[in-house]
Parts: sequence; structure tokens; C-alpha cells
Amino acid sequence: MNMRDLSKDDDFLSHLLVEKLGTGSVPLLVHKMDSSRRLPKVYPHDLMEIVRRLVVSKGPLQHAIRTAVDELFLLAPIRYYLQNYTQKQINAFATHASRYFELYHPSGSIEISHTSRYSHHTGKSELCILATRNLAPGSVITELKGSMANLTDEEDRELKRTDLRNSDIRRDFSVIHSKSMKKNHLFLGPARFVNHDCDNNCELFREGRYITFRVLRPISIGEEITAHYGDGYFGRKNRHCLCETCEKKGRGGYAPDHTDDDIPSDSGSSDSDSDDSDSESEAVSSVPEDDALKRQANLNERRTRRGVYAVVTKEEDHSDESDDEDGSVMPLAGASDIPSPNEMEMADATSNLTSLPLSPAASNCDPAGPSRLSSSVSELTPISRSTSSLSSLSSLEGTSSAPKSSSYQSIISTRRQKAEAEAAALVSASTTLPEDSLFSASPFQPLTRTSISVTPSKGKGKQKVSSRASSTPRRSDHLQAAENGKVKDEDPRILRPRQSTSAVVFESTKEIFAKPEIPRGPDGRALPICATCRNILPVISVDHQIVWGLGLEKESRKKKAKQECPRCMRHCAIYREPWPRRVPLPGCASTFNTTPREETTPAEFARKVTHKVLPVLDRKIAAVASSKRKRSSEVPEAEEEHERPVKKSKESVEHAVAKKRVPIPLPEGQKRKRGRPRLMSVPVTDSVPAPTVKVEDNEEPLHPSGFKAQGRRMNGRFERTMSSSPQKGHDPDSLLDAHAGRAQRALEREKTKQIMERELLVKRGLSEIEIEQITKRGKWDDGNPHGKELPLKRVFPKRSTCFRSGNLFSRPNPMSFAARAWANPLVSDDGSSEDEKGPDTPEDSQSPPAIMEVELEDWDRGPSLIVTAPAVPPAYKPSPFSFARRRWSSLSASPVEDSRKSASEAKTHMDARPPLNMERILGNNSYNTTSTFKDRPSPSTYERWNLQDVSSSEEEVRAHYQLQDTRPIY
Ligand SMILES: C[S@@+](CC[C@H](N)C(=O)[O-])C[C@H]1O[C@@H](n2cnc3c(N)ncnc32)[C@H](O)[C@@H]1O
Repeated sequence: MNMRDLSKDDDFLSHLLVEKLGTGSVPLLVHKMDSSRRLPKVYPHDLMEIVRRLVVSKGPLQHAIRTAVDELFLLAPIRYYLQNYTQKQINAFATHASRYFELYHPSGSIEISHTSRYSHHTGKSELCILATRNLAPGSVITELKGSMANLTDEEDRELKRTDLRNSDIRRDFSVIHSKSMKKNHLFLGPARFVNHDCDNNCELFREGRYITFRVLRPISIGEEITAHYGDGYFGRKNRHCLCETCEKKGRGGYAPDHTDDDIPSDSGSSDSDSDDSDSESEAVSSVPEDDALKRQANLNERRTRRGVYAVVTKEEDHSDESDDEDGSVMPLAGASDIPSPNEMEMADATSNLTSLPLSPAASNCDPAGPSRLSSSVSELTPISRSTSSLSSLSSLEGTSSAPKSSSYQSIISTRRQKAEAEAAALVSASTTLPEDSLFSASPFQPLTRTSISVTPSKGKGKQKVSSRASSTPRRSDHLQAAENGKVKDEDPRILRPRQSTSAVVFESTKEIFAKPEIPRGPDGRALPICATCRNILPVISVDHQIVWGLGLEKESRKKKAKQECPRCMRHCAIYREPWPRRVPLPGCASTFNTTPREETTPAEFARKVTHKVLPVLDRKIAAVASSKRKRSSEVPEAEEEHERPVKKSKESVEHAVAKKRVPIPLPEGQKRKRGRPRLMSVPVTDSVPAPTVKVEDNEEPLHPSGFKAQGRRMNGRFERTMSSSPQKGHDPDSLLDAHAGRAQRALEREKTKQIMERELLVKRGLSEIEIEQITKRGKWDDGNPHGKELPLKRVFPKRSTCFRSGNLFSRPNPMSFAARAWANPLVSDDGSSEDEKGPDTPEDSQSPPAIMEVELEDWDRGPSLIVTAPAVPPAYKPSPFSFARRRWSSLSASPVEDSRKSASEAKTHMDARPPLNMERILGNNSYNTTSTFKDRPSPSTYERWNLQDVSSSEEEVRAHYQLQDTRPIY
């Protein structure tokens, strides 16, 4: 893997996991990538979802990060990107990704944000690292990791060439230079976004396998993490440095006598300039001043040299010999190519740093949540830089206090004016630049906004003082200046104002928030501030194009009051908590609600989403989706059912109970965290709309008094109820209405049966009178005031189930057979209506309709076994033997048994065929004892089908993601 690939990976990841995590169209962090690199498009939403799941995951940090990486690898564009990668390269990519993900974990203490400090030179908003909690000296910012990759000689040369030729390409690299080897190393990972400050608050050091950072002096929330690149990094004596310290002290790029002329063209050769970076003497000797002076820069192209970040001595530098995960990336795993303190102004990495205790300051004072910062103040002693830093800090404090605020004017603006319109009226704007002009004219001018940050007014003691030496101007400066009758001067850069808050000073922060001082521009107009962090809203530009923040002053007051800065927007989108909080306050329920990877049920929110769970989750999602589809397709049917009587099913009962339970209302805008919505049992008021219930509402229950009063027969079936007896004066109409659907169906069935019977009798050659006589017997005309035809009783065979027992084929006693058959009209003791009105028994529901839904055209399929014999008893009473013979002969009218049967009888036999729709379900199996239960899918078969469905959906998911291909190996 070459330098470009490595850098490309890192850029891609920072692009994905830093810039892309924007909100809507707002480019939260604008770090322009090399446009020549074509990278697959990843949807920010997908990334955001992964990060959000990471944020809420309850498991150990490493597990959460691994899950996030796994999920990242499931994204199609990422798979596409990695398609030609070897497993090693994939692993390296995963390692890089994990470093970026780690930043978002609630236990983290930093965030990557944008800075426009250098924008007036570069035309771009660069990135920086900000503290999200107060950091105590000695703390190790464990998540701020970096690694180094070796460069081949050719790559090194190429880097130098591109450094000279193409600033865009060069910009994509951050390198650490080995002084002795005169060789660059690629610096990768989030650590590369640490900017330089001459009074740095952190130092680079090695901890185990990684380069990381240790806090040198107290850092407040929102303050930028800075390191020291070297004394000669930005030219001799860093005279082109644009850090805040230089700004405050009026030196470096802010020196009154500073001219653009002596700005080196961004250190054409990284190493030549970097050679001077260790110590001033070395720097002077290694970088001839003349050389630097000779490099005249186009102002717009001028860049401070990027990336030459540290210099490694020969003794220390074994990086080329060391191995790393992928053979080319060296994550400094025990690497010794970290510069020594004396050469690199870096701490001597000691192994005991890895087991440093938690920073008390960090752990006890941060509203952002639990910290995993390591800290040890005692470990500060060996840090050469720290001593100087701290000493310089105290001197700095003396010089950078309030009265100095007047010297805290941007010299850069003067330089800009010199470069662009020296003679223009804007010259005076170096101190009082009218706001309007700042947002017009040159592409740089709109970047101008007063930079004022908030500092707690009290309660910080020393910390307050020391934090004043941090890299950005603070609001207290502004306030003090205001007290002195001066408003802080305009700074034609977008300085990212910081807010210093902590748990300790949270109250005071609230106080500040309670009575906010509205920062004003030189023209007296209020500058737009972030509704959350109260910092002045930045103006973000990419390639000299303002992409965010313009015209906010002109917004309505209401809108302005709600406007957040991009950083706070992103923070809220990720954590669902106002910046800088990453976890809910103790005692407060989190309003966080992760969005699942796909649509899932609320219950699934409650579960921890791990990479192991994902396939299961997917399967469930698929199952839910398919059942939803099914349900939606069944809607018309359900509506149809409205007309039918519906049994009070368990489900509907549950539904009725659920009706009485309403979700606890949440405050507006809040979302319940996870899991099922909590329900409370409260009486449903009229105002609460009752959930739509299928049919029960206006339907009389089948047995309002329940089944208790209803007797049972020996066989377990229900006795006829009194209420159901029409003889007792009950209006059958009302009964029929009450059970309209069911009774209707029964009537229809019986009617069909009668018609068929009639046809049968006609075909048998009976006269109309005979038929009439026969059918009359079947009529339930006694005591029926409406003369309605009530269902005929099925008499023979009593139930279709008897076929299963084999009784039919065992040829019973003809006498008893005939007696049973004839008994119908005569022995109808229990009233034929009972079956229709009584409760459904399982038997009932299982019984196929006797004679119904027979479609004549279906007859041509040939006869099949009779399921139900004609319910109409014979009009005459033949001898039991002949009757039985006739019956048996008709029953045996299968093609096998009786080929002599007449076609008409065969048609009758077809009556017993299952309805067509049933056939469709069963395939064209006749509904007979042999085929039905052989071919009909058993419940277990259905289960199998379902399982197959599920597994196929899982397969689909697997196929979709090609899971096995690009899994990182940890
Ligand atoms: C290692 S990178 C730091 C991250 C960088 N801001 C980015 O967005 O990639 C070093 C680059 O940051 C900028 N930079 C950092 N500190 C600076 C300083 N004190 N003065 C001028 N430029 C600085 C320069 O452009 C430099 O090349």
C-alpha cells in the first residue's frame, strides 16, 4: 500500500466520519478533499445512524467501536471502496475507522471541529481538535490517536515535488519528518488535526502503539487542543505562525513588521524546513533564511507548511524497520521513531503513562459524561516542553491580560488589506471593520466575524487565568474591553470562539447564559450567536466560497434566537443532548432514540445492536415487513368481514383492554428513549379516540351472559340455549340480525343444499309433488312466524369426520344405518337451529360445509368420494336393506368402486368436493381421506415454509451485504 492509498484511506475516513456527519445540507466540517480522487458516495444519514448507535451502545468501548466498524463495512459504498483491498488493507482501514469512531464515544473528551483561523490564507476552513470537557494537566487524551506510515524514497520525493507543485495534493498529507533520516513519515489518524500553537496546551507523546497527546495545562471545554510543531516549522522562529499565542503577542504572522514577502511558499521541501524545527539554532542553520525569503508566495496560495509535524532523530527512528498491522502503516506500536524530548520538544514516552489514573478534573467535573482520560500531573516533569510552556504561560498571562486586549488586534486583516486593497477604506477596518463590508467584496472578507468566546466569570481561579492563554480569544476579553470602553476589534478571520464550561462552573455558565452579553460588530449591530454555545456563528468557506453562515444577521430575531452553530447542530444530532453534554444529566431520562438500521419495532430499540444481532435483526425486520404487507393486503377482506359475525377473539379482547391504556404523553419534541412506549392504565376519556376495532363495536356479543348458563351434552357440545329457541317468543329476526353473517351463511348453505337436492331428485325421476313432499319435511315451518326456511339438519352422515374413522367403509348394520338416516325428520329433537346459534366448537369450525360452492363446470373433473350424503331423507321408506344398499352404492361411487354410476349421481358426489378456493390452496387434490391429509400441508410444513422464507430473507441480506467478504479481522 503506497502513501497515496494510505493517505487516501485516512482522508476518506475523516471525510466520512467528520465532515459527512453534518445536519442536512450544512457542511459542518469542511475539509476539502482532493477533488481528483473519486470516492464512492456514502449517505451521511447512514453514517450518522452508525455513530448514533455507537453513542447509545451500553457495552464496552472496544465492542461498541467494533460494532460501528462492522456496520460501516456493511455499507455498499464502503464495500465498493474496499473491493480490491487485501485482508490486511481492510484491517488497516478498519483500524483507522475505529480511531475516528472512538472520538464520538460518550466517554471521549474531544471533538473534531472546524477552524477558520487559517482560512484567510488558505481560503478553507481547516480542522482542529476541541476539548469537550475540562482537561486537567497530565491527562492523556487517549482517543486522540495517530499513527505513522513509512514512505519509500520515491514517495518521499514525490511528496516534496507535489508539495512544491500542487498545494491541493500536498494538503492531503500530514507528515512527520525524520531529521536524521531526512525522510518523511505519513501521519495518519485524528491526531493529525491538532494544530500548532507556540504556547501549546498539549504535547505529543507515544503511548503504547500510538502517538497520542498529554495535557500540559488546564484546558477548558471548547478550547482547542494544540501541540508544538517545532520552533522553525512556520519559517524561521515561526515567523509565519498564525496561532493564537502569536496573535495575542503580536508576533509571528501577526507581527507589525510582518510582510507577506517573507512567507515561504509553504516549505517546498518539507524536510529542508523541518530540519530547523527542533531547536531554533538548528532551524536557523538548517533553513537558510534567505531561502525562505526567496520564496515569494501568492497570497491566496500561501500555506503554512502542512504536515511536517515532528522530526525524528536517527537513534530514535526505527520506523522503517518496524512492522505494523498492514506492513505499511505503522501505528507506532511500540515504535521508537517518536522524537525524543530534547529534539522534538516532546515528552519522553514512558510506559507507565499507559496506566495513568483518571484525571480527577476530567472525571469529576464534566457534564459531557464519563471520561476515560488518563492523567498524571507528576508525569509532567520529564516534559521539556511543558516546563517552558508553563513558564511561558505565566509570563504570557501577564502580558495577555485584559489591558492587552487592544494589542489583540488582528494583524492579519492588515495583511489582507495590504494584499488586496491597501489604500481602501478597509485599512481602518483592521481595527474597526464595518460588518457589512466584511461580508462582501473579497472572498475572504465574508470570513470576518468578531471572535468572542464565553468564559465563566467566576469560580475558576487559576484555571481561568491559565485558560486565557489558550488559543482563542475569550469573551471575557471582550467584556473587559467593553468595560474599558472599547469593543474588541474586528478580526477578519473566523476565529472559532470557545466556551469554557465545566461541571464545576456549570452554574456560572448558566448565569452567563441567563444574561447573555450580545456581541456586537464594530458597527454596533449584534452578531449572530449560537443558541446553544453562545459562540459567534462562524462563516465557513470552501475554496474561497462561503458555504455556510452568510446572511445570518439578516434573519428574523426569532430565527436567530434558535440558530445553532454547525458544531452544536452536529452534537445534538449525534447525542440528542445540547452541546457539550454527551450523556443525559443524572436523573434525567435521555431523550435519545436511535434510529434503527431499518424499520424496526420499538421493542428492538431496547436491545443492544451488535454485529451478531444484525442478521437476526434483519430477519425480523423482513418478517415484520412481510406481515405488514400481508396485513395491508388483507384490509379489504377485513372490511368485508365487518358484515360477518366475528367471534370475540382473544386478540380483540386484548385490544379492548389495550384501549383503556394510553401512552404517557411526553413533552413536545421529546422522544421516548427506547423500548416499548410505557403505558399507564388510566380511564379513557372521551377525548381519547378509541382505536379502530374491527367489528365488535356495534355487534351484540354472541353470548352476552357467557357460556356458563348454557348446558352441555354428553359429547361436550353446547345445549340449545333458551334464548336461541324461536319457540320461546324470541324474534328470529333479531337473532338473525345479531348473527347475521353466520346465519346468513348457514341459510345460503342450506339453500344451496336444497337446490342441489331438488336437482338430484329431479334427476332421479321424482315428480314435483314428491319433491315437494320431501322438501316440506325439511322445512322448519312449525312455530316459525315468518315461515323462513331454517337450515335443514344434516343427518347423514352426521359429520364428515366419520369418514375418517372408516365407519362408512365398514358397512354397518343396514338396520341401524337406515334408522339413523330416517331419523332426521322424525327424530329432530334438538331443533335444527341449534347448530347455527350455539357457540362454535372446534368441530364446527373444522367441518367443511356440506354442500356448497359447487361449481358445475367443475364436475367434469369426474366423481370423487362423497363427503356428505344428501341431507334430504328419502320421501318414501324403502326397506332398510334396499335403502342401505342404495346409500352404500352411492357412497362407493368412486371411479374405482363403481364405474356403473350414472352421470347424475356422479355429479351429486361432486357436491362433496371442497370449494374451489380450497382446492386452490390444496392444489388440485380432491378432498378425500387419502389425498387430503396426505397432500395438505401440515402445520409443521407451514412452519417449515415460514422458516424457509425467513432464511431466504436472511440469505438475501447476506447476499446483499456479501458479509463474508470484507469483514475486518481484529
Ligand atoms: C497537521 S495539520 C493540522 C490540521 C489542519 N488544520 C487540517 O485541517 O488539516 C497542519 C496544518 O494546519 C495549519 N496550521 C496549524 N497550525 C498552524 C499555525 N500555528 N499557523 C499556521 N497554520 C497552521 C497549517 O495549514 C498546517 O499545514
